[in-house]
Formats: sequence, structure tokens, C-alpha cells
Amino acid sequence: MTDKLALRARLRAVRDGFARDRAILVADAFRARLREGLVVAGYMPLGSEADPAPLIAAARAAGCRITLPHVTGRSAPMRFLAWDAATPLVAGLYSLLQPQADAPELRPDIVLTPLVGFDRAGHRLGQGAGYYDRVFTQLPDAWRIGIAWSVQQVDACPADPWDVPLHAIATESDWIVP
Ligand SMILES: Nc1nc2c(c(=O)[nH]1)N(C=O)[C@@H](CNc1ccc(C(=O)N[C@@H](CCC(=O)O)C(=O)O)cc1)CN2
Ligand SMILES: Nc1ncnc2c1ncn2[C@@H]1O[C@H](COP(=O)(O)OP(=O)(O)OP(=O)(O)O)[C@@H](O)[C@H]1O
Repeated sequence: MTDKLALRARLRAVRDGFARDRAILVADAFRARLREGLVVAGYMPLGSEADPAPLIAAARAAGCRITLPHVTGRSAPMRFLAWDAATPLVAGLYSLLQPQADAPELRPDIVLTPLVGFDRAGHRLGQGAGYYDRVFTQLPDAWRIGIAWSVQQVDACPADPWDVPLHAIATESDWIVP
């Protein structure tokens, strides 16, 4: 646990020093999975987090439906709510822009996951609130894609028993498949 805390603090600082003027690559392997009607979960970046916008644009162009996470508190589970051009976003917890609570809830087939850190085995370090850990337990068949800048890679993320590995990681320079 302290391992994760110290690593989070270090990686957030590294990320803050890196993020300017870069964009996440849209790999052919990502495009190849997109199908009309698939539900893709994105997120609105916070601070120096990598922006999944290029992947979301590719998914929209392929006819996928897009959702954004909606959180109301630390203990309530995160829900994924529909996000189309007509959906107004409102600032909620952590100042995150999210759809209004009454937007339709959709079950994601692909989850674009914001990362604090990752390793090449697909292990992930998140904000530490356990929101994505719980989502992955509830959606075991979803394709779990981590989104991060390359400098957020570490040799090995400390793994806990509940951690569910990622299927791939998209950075500004690579598509990493563990
Ligand atoms: N962009 C984004 N959206 C997301 C997440 C995320 O990590 N990033 N989440 C992932 O669970 C959920 C929201 N959960 C969050 C949980 C904790 C903190 C948090 O502790 N924030 C710190 C600042 C972190 C930073 O600078 O990176 C804070 O408020 O002090 C933020 C979001 C859903 N939406
Ligand atoms: N499947 C689960 N169901 C309920 N609680 C869980 C589950 N998985 C993890 N948790 C709880 O979530 C907390 C945070 O876990 P951890 O530090 O691994 O977060 P993380 O993976 O870095 O972040 P996140 O999932 O928010 O992106 C832990 O205290 C853990 O008990």
C-alpha cells in the first residue's frame, strides 16, 4: 500500500513535467477492434493525464457509442453514461466533467482507462480509489485499454490480489501488448 502511495506521487510529478503538446497514438490494432454499435468508455482528462480524445474520435467515426464515467462519491460504484454531441457535461466530484446523472447508462465493451502508472505485464496503478478495479470485476469480458504517457512506465507495479491486468496500453509512441 505505501509502495503504491509513493509511486503515485512520483509518477504524477513525472507526468506533470511531460504532458505538453503530445497526443496518444491510434494503433491499427485498436482500429481493428472497432465495430458499429460497440460501447466505448472514455474519460475527460484531469491535469496532466493523457487525453484519450484521438481514440474516442476513431471510435465515433467507426459508429461506436461513447460513454464517460460518472462518480458521486468514494463508495458508490462508478457508472458509464452515454455521451453524444447533444449531452451537456457538468462538473462533478474532483471537478471532472461528466454527463448528467440521468443520461442513459450503457455497458462498455471497451474501457479506456486513465493510468497513473503501468508496467509491460499490463499491471496498472490508478488513483487508488478502486473505481476501475471494481468495474473490471463487474465487466470481466470488456477490453481493458490503459492510456498513459510513455514516461509513466515502471519496471513492475506493486500488484494486489484484486488487480486485473490490462489487455493493452496506448501511449504517445507505442501500443504495448503484455
Ligand atoms: N480523468 C479521469 N477521470 C476519471 C478517473 C480518473 O482517474 N481520471 N477516475 C478514476 O478512478 C474516476 C474518478 N475518480 C477519481 C479518483 C480519485 C481522484 C483523485 O484522487 N484526484 C486527486 C488528484 C489526482 C491527480 O492530480 O492526478 C485529487 O483530487 O487530489 C480523481 C478521480 C472516473 N473518472
Ligand atoms: N473488486 C473490488 N471490489 C471492491 N473493492 C475493491 C475491488 N478492487 C479493489 N478494491 C478496493 O479499492 C481500493 C484501491 O485499490 P488500488 O490501490 O489497487 O487502486 P488502483 O487500482 O490504483 O486505482 P483505481 O482502480 O481507482 O484506478 C483498495 O482499498 C481495494 O480494497
